[in-house]
Amino acid sequence: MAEESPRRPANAVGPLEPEPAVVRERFGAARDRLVRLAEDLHEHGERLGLLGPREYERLWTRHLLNCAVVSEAIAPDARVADVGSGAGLPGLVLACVMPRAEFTLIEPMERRCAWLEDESARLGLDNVRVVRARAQDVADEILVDVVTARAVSALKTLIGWTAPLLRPGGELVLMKGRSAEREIEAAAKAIRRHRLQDVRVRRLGEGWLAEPTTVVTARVPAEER
Ligand SMILES: C[S@@+](CC[C@H](N)C(=O)[O-])C[C@H]1O[C@@H](n2cnc3c(N)ncnc32)[C@H](O)[C@@H]1O
Repeated sequence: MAEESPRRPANAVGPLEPEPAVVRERFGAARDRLVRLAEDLHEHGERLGLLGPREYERLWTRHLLNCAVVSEAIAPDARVADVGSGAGLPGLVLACVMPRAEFTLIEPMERRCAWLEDESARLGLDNVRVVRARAQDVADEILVDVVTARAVSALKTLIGWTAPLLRPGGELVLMKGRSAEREIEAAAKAIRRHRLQDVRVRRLGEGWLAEPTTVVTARVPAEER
């Protein structure tokens, strides 16, 4: 009789994906921090409700590298706000690979803010501050060059939460999936209301990432609003 294959309980955390060689090749200077972040997410992420139990088996390819490549779309010394950082995606990852940039991680959930603060300290990052808030409530306090976000809301809503955080001439770099073009169409009203310019879809990491990262980028006008 064939042996029954062992079954994992539905919520068991899978093994951590081995580190791909490309981490050293592309992000060598940040490698130690990225490896520590991967290990810490694997250790604490499920308990803290940061990522689903099956995500660790693809943590590098689906999450960490997918976020790290967004650095290609941001000036190295930019002031960046990451809205809805959650596990630190992309905010903590970008802070690791862009040590000259300054990051404000905006996250309303207390437990996630505690994780972001603790993990920034463990990683020795001095370019991160964490703000516990909803993005739409801190537009008067935060003014940055670039706003990032991943898996937070549909573009038509997200624009209203993120564009007011930008200085004149600043840029949105919003991580989106295959729906990016459709989301832009659906966001026509918000794009007009915030006078966004150069709205476009970019694919980052083509040729070396198994699944390139799609971002929607757009600028607010350079003159005072
Ligand atoms: C699905 S999670 C994504 C987290 C992370 N960006 C990622 O890709 O794994 C969405 C996050 O957005 C946060 N969030 C929801 N509404 C928000 C708002 N109005 N302003 C800022 N963050 C918000 C949630 O608390 C949550 O941590």
